[in-house]
Amino acid sequence: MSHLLEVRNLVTEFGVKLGLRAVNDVSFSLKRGKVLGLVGESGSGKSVTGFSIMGLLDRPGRVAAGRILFDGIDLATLSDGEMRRLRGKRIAMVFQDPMMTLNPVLTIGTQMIEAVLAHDPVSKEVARQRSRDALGLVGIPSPEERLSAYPHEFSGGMRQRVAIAIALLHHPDLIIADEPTTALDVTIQSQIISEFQKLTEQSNTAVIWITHDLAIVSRVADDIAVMYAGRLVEMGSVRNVLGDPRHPYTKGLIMSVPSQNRRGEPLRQILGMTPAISRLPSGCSFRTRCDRATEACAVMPDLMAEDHRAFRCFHPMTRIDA
Ligand SMILES: Nc1ncnc2c1ncn2[C@@H]1O[C@H](COP(=O)(O)OP(=O)(O)OP(=O)(O)O)[C@@H](O)[C@H]1O
Repeated sequence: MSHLLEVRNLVTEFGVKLGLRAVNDVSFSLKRGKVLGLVGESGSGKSVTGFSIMGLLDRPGRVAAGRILFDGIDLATLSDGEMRRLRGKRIAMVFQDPMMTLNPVLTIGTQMIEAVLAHDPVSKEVARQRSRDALGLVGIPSPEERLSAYPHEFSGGMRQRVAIAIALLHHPDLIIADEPTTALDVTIQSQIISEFQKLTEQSNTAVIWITHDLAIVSRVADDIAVMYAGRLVEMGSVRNVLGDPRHPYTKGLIMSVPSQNRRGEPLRQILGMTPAISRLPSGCSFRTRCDRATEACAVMPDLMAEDHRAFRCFHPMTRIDA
């Protein structure tokens, strides 16, 4: 099966003069129906990667280099109009805050009907019916009545369901879900994850799930890509990477969250802070926080491939280090 999405050597910069690279030389690919978990601490470049693919970067952000091949089309070369025709139809995004999708002054029905008609020349009645069905699918009770409600009349969880319903309206090939459940309480979070998974599986939609939560990744994703200071530092199957990490940063992330397998062991935080992209050390960006760093790390390591995974480290972990 060929790839639906191939991101190659993506560089996204903020600030023309400074050339600050929020995303630096990032490459990954995704097949139809597969889920990639994109993880890393705050500021590592996860959202900017998502916005770069969607063509939704805030100025002065811009894709400065690389290719974003979606079903063979390089999204980085499309005009705003061409990108608008794809967005919502073939590629959709779900944000942490559903109000990034919803307009507070319009009813849900008006917004959903507009979203259907933006890409499909159907009658208003058909668009309304599709909107009602979509609300039903994401578990909104009495969908017909709820079409007349405004966003503020929904709870946070229900608002996120509506945003998911809008993202799924056109059965997109790819959804970028940026921390879609982070703001919700744990029970609602779990229900929404299950329903989102069921619906995307049914329509064979590929998903990039952006999160800092490794428990969510191990639940939803096939593959994982770990970002640090704008670069991918490790990627591979969730089983390989989370079960037997190579990069000390991946290991640090795993050790900083509670796990059934390590009950009774103290949690260990990664020392120090992620450096700002304007103040990265030369060489490996993680070396100032890494207890395995040596002089060799003053040079940026390439991504090294090994058994269906890749990592960017001169002193990788092995099972013995665990
Ligand atoms: N509009 C902007 N202008 C300037 N810099 C920006 C802008 N948006 C993001 N950045 C910078 O890009 C880097 C990556 O940010 P990004 O939002 O992608 O991180 P993230 O990994 O998604 O973190 P979080 O989990 O906090 O959302 C950060 O250093 C951030 O300061």
